Amino acid sequence: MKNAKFRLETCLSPAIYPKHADDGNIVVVVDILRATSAICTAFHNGVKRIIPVSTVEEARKKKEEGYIVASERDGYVLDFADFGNSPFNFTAEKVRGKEIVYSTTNGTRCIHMASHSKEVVIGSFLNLTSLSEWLIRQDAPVLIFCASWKDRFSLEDTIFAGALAEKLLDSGKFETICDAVTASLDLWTLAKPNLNEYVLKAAQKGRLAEKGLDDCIEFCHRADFTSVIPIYRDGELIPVS
Ligand SMILES: O=C(O)[C@H](CS(=O)(=O)O)OP(=O)(O)O
Repeated sequence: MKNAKFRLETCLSPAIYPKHADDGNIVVVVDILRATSAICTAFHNGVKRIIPVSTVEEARKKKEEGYIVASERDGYVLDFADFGNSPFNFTAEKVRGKEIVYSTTNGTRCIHMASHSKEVVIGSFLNLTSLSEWLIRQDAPVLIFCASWKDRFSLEDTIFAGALAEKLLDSGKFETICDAVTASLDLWTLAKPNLNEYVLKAAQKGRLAEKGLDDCIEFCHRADFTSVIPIYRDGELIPVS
């Protein structure tokens, strides 16, 4: 008998997440610029665990409790935080062996939104291949959840969704009847011959550049910088072992 295939969907904005939510999903949270790229970098550099919190108030309280806090809103580092959201902040010197509380404008709230799911994992170009191989081994439907920017469509997250969807569909283990997957694959096909040039079209590039925060854009689109797969368990991100 032919093996059953698993459902693959992409959610293009947190605003429509309830339409895709299913407790049986493995959800891949994607926020290429910059939260999920920063999380993957932190685990690559040996962070012990990351505690994502949704609100500024929660982050402030954790700082008062003595935690190291990485946090921003609209790209600006919060006044009580130790550092912000650039992947370049999460150096081995700063994070190895540490527990870090983390709160960002878009990415961290999506981790909480998806926490009812079978699993929540963190995706970025930085861990693309290892993440796809892990998802192929899991035997569960996958939802690629684009954190986007303030509920709007985001080019860079959708392009990544296409890159990941291509690998999952090529494995033969997944099938899709989701137009967001098809659209993401088409965008990825358009972008991949010159990804770094294509993503310069992204609105988030302009927003980060205005604040002098665009130095990490090329890095955030570097495929397979690491093999770490951060997974959300009991309120914390830890590496898949
Ligand atoms: O810090 C970031 O890159 C963004 C802030 S904003 O989108 O520019 O307002 O947060 P993220 O949660 O990483 O999308």
